[in-house]
Amino acid sequence: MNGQRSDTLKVAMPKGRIYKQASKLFREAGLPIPSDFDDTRKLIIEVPEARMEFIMAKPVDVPTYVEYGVADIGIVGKDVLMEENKDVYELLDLGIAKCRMSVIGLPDWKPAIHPRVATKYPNVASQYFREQGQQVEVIKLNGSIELAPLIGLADRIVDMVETGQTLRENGLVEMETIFGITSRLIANRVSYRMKNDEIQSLCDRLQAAIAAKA
Ligand SMILES: Nc1ncnc2c1ncn2[C@@H]1O[C@H](COP(=O)(O)OP(=O)(O)OP(=O)(O)O)[C@@H](O)[C@H]1O
Ligand SMILES: O=P(O)(O)OC[C@H]1O[C@H](OP(=O)(O)OP(=O)(O)O)[C@H](O)[C@@H]1O
Repeated sequence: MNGQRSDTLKVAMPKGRIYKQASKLFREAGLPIPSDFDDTRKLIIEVPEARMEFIMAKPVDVPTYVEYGVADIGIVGKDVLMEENKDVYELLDLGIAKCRMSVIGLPDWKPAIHPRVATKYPNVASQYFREQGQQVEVIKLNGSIELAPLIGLADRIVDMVETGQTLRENGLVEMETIFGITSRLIANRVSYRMKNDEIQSLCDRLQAAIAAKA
């Protein structure tokens, strides 16, 4: 098709905030990923020196590309893995793009009769409140989740916190941490068998780079 070697690994890479950290980690692992790709708008990037092809995906779509096998492996936040629940192998915690999933509200929050929770992560939120024995209506939003309690759409939100700046600037407080988040290396089940040498060698190199930073 495009004259690629069969041992080329197709990697679903999240565009945006994870990419720079992921490509830096790959370089630390000794893979020659040129830094001029850091700001590119190209969607398919061939890196023949590393025997890889990067598929630049929207972060939430990475597990879908990997599950369907159009990418052999991918890099994705634990938040997306928990929400999407796709049939993929989770191989390695890369330790990058660290943040946490939390329940957030206004400081004077009181239990509502019909509680509403806004989030980008409806499955994660529903499961969490079910486990807590709390009945809530979950409202799916796609961004700027912190707006919801400020304008009365929901009394709490489930969202990510990294530095806490968004919460501070909007007068919100973190009420509970649900789980910690880092980016993970995932693999397609068939690719993991068919390209085991290449994938295992990449895991070993990445693991060594992660250990060297610890
Ligand atoms: N504030 C943050 N700090 C650290 N990591 C974060 C933060 N927000 C998100 N992440 C991690 O980065 C991943 C991608 O987040 P990003 O905001 O770039 O995705 P997105 O909103 O889907 O992208 P897009 O801008 O294409 O809509 C998340 O799935 C999460 O794992
Ligand atoms: O604790 P902080 O360092 O402030 O980071 C947390 C913010 O980062 C993410 O938002 P993002 O930038 O992805 O914007 P979005 O919510 O509009 O998607 C997340 O949804 C929080 O709003």
